[in-house]
Amino acid sequence: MKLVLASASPRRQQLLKLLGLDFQVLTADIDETLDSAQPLASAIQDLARRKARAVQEQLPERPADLYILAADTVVVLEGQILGKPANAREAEAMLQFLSGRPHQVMTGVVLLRADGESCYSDYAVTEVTFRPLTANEIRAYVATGEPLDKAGAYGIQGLGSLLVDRINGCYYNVVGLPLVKTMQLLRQAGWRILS
Ligand SMILES: Cc1cn([C@H]2C[C@H](O)[C@@H](COP(=O)(O)OP(=O)(O)OP(=O)(O)O)O2)c(=O)[nH]c1=O
Repeated sequence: MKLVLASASPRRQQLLKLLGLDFQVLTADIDETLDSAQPLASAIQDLARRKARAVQEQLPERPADLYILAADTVVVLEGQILGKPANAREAEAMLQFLSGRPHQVMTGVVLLRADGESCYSDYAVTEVTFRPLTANEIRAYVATGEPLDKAGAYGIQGLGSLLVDRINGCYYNVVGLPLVKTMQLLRQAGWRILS
């Protein structure tokens, strides 16, 4: 069994390493627009599937023992979906919006067999509550640059940890790859992990 991680996210690479598996990393540029006609849980799995398919198309060979793993993470508050901020101003607005109340972080994960014969997918939801943030804290955090490539404009694994009052659910999901869900997909495909 061989595995390809279809992701440019260094966080996803680090998290997948925690499972102790060998894998290669490949990336493909795709339009990351979510399909707003679908419920969000389906739309993020759909986008993860498109990431996996874009990498599948680049493969010179597509053997049945090769699988492609892809994921997509979004932050949701009051029905608003927060992806990655376009600039510092948008990052500040997102953090102001998230300040002092609970929001959801959702990740869709997909495991596609390279020959296209099977595709397993799932999603995870974690509730994260920020403490009330001051305008100064928000400005100073955005000035570090950390928020700019992250959904919801924060990284819980970095300085963003200082914004968080509590979390309920999978921590790794917030960082971009829910590890138990990922293990379950890999097991469905035949990987032996902790078994
Ligand atoms: C909320 C949160 C998000 N993030 C990151 C995880 C994802 O990398 C990113 C959300 O964007 P994604 O579009 O899910 O992923 P990506 O574009 O970084 O990588 P790729 O599509 O190539 O796999 O936000 C954190 O690192 N920490 C956090 O606390």
